[in-house]
Parts: sequence; structure tokens; C-alpha cells
Amino acid sequence: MDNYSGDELTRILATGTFDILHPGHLYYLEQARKYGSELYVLVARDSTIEHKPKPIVPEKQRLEMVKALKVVDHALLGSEEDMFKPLEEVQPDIIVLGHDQVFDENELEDKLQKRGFKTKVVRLGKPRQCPFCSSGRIIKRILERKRTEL
Ligand SMILES: Cc1cc2nc3c(=O)[nH]c(=O)nc-3n(C[C@H](O)[C@H](O)[C@H](O)COP(=O)(O)O)c2cc1C
Ligand SMILES: Nc1ncnc2c1ncn2[C@@H]1O[C@H](COP(=O)(O)OP(=O)(O)OP(=O)(O)O)[C@@H](O)[C@H]1O
Repeated sequence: MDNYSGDELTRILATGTFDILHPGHLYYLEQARKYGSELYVLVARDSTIEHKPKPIVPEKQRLEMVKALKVVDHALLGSEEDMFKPLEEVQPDIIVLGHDQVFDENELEDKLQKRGFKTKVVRLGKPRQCPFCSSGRIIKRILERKRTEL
């Protein structure tokens, strides 16, 4: 899809954990913002994160930091029970998935349709490459540094 250039309001939704912010997150959000005129960011709840280690930073603090980013128009915490519930409030036109997010875009679009949403789903391509553009890698680095100090 081309970058957004129209006059109408197009709501974009980006999602993620955003534990320990880094430039990769910024890059993702800036790329997502290009698809529309208003960027909503849904921050995952501590209790729902099961595909990787639980975040270090608690959900309210992760939300506060995401909200403060210039590229973000609105940020909210997700639901603990039903991932489609917050979408009733946001009503996104487009959901932008990051390069490595665990959802299949066609499957997600089908599920959204079944729930009555006309939302499109797009997936971004290449990630931003930098040594610490990953929360997991930052944590690993801290642990290595501490281990050598012992
Ligand atoms: C459309 C959509 C809705 C989501 N809704 C919720 C939600 O309500 N609550 C939640 O905790 N996570 C929700 N998530 C999942 C997370 O925001 C996040 O994408 C997922 O945990 C993968 O995280 P990661 O990319 O940071 O690894 C949703 C994801 C998508 C794509
Ligand atoms: N380096 C990067 N370049 C582009 N997008 C990124 C990058 N790092 C994270 N993202 C995107 O940011 C969103 C939130 O990512 P997430 O919170 O999982 O961070 P992460 O650094 O990838 O975490 P982890 O290292 O624990 O996997 C996802 O959509 C993810 O694809």
C-alpha cells in the first residue's frame, strides 16, 4: 500500500509489548504512521504475553512511555480477555503488523471480518538493523555486563 496522502482521517493501529523502548520501536511506529493520518498504539498487557519472557517494565509504565512519543496520537492498554474488544473503541482502518509479529495477516483479517470490522491488515518488511534495536538483546547485554562484573 502507498503512503497515505488523502484528506480523510485514516486510523492506523500498531501493537506490541514495547518493553524497554529502542529505535526499532520508533522505526516501526514511524513506518506504521505513514499508512494513515492518526496513529493508535495498543500496548500488550503483562498477563497476555506468553510467546516470550514476561516484560521487565510493567504495563502502565510501558504505556506511559509509548504515549509520550511524538509519532503517537493515542495509546491504550489492550484487553486481558479479548484482543478484539479494544478495536470496538479504536475502529482502525488499517492494522500495521511489525516484521516479526506472531499473527498471520490473512487469518487476522478473516477474524476481523467475522467480528464485523472492515479493517485491512498490512505487514511491514525489513526491520531497522542496529545492535540494540531489540528489547531482548538489551536485556541480554545487561545480563552479560553484570556477569562479567561479578
Ligand atoms: C489486532 C491486535 C489486537 C491486539 N489486542 C490485544 C489486547 O487487547 N490485549 C493484549 O494484551 N494484546 C493484544 N494484542 C497483542 C499485542 O499487542 C502484541 O502484538 C503481541 O503481544 C505481540 O507482541 P510483540 O510484537 O511485542 O512480541 C493485539 C495484537 C493485535 C495484532
Ligand atoms: N528493530 C526493529 N525494526 C523494526 N520494527 C521493530 C524492531 N524491533 C521491534 N519492532 C517492532 O516493534 C513492535 C513491538 O515489538 P516488541 O515489543 O516485541 O519489541 P522487540 O524489541 O522486538 O522485543 P523482543 O526483543 O523481546 O522480541 C513489533 O511490531 C516489532 O515488529
